[in-house]
Amino acid sequence: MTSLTHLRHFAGPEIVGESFATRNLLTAISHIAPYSSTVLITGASGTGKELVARQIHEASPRAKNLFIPVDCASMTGELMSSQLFGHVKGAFTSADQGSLGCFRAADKGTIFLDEIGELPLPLQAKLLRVIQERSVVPVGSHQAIPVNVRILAATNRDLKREMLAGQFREDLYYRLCVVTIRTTPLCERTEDIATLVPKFLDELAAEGHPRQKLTPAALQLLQSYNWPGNVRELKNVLEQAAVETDGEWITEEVFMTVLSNSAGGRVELGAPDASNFKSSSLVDRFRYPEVTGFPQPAQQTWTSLADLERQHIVLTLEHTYHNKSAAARLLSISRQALLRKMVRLGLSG
Ligand SMILES: Nc1ncnc2c1ncn2[C@@H]1O[C@H](COP(=O)(O)OP(=O)(O)OP(=O)(O)O)[C@@H](O)[C@H]1O
Repeated sequence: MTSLTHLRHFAGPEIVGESFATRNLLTAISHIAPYSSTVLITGASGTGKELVARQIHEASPRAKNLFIPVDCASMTGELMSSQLFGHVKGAFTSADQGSLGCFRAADKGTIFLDEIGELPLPLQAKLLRVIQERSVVPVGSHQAIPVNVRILAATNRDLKREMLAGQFREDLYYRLCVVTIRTTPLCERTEDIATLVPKFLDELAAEGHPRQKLTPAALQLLQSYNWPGNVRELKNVLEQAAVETDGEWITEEVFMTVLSNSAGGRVELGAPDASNFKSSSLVDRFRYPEVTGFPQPAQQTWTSLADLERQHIVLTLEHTYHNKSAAARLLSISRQALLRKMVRLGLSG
């Protein structure tokens, strides 16, 4: 989470991952970084939206200037305008000095408006003016001061739905989503776990923790979990497992304990026993329960190729906001071929 006081030059972590989704994400970042376009980053909590914003800034010509993250969800009360747009001396009772505000502090750099969906409507109107006029009017002043700031925003809400419900200004919505980047939930890119784990273990070692590795079964277990808290949860679980482990190898038993604790289970450290998990919500969080020793379903059900193809096309269309040409490009087929498949699979109309 970000805060207004968190103003610093970036020297932080980089996006890692080998999955198709992550490679696409890195390509999108490198394409958009050189420009000053506004970018809306959408995706579930913990999927790396702030990291994407930092990386866009780092890869941009603005990198030598400030990246200022602003948590819109933590901004309440009358001070909000002043925090964003600054104030002049005497603007309100406690204003014995003027203040720049985040936008002017980020001049020639980047401002990252996290949780933009939380911004109250009156501030949405002011933000729209900043975007349109490229200037801010500090509280207590009538003078517009030009600013040269790139705006990146993020949300884990469905901003379009908020807009349709009248919670978010339509004009601001269209200004913000000039370019949209969507981060993918970790359970849809489990290949990344094999790259993320050593990176996080290296980070722990750099903090003075003994060097550790995962047994192959432990890695397999992590790859079969559905990670509702995404990469943030993976990082936390790994740290807890590392702390619980004395030797070099972190085992699947340790992860079972850590995961069952975080899922509200009641299992103590030790070998996983499927009977312990029967009533636990943990069992529902594994896609391949056989990896954990959970009871097996009596009959294996198979997904047909047509079902898989249908699901993949639906996901791709959702990803491209139903832009069929873009979806066809992602699927490496022609638009015509996509349309034919959609008819065959009952997806047209
Ligand atoms: N691909 C990745 N490679 C390395 N670290 C990652 C990656 N994705 C996320 N992380 C790490 O996971 C943690 C959560 O990421 P981040 O705060 O960017 O997520 P977020 O989507 O902005 O979350 P929220 O919506 O809750 O603010 C951070 O510690 C971040 O460094």
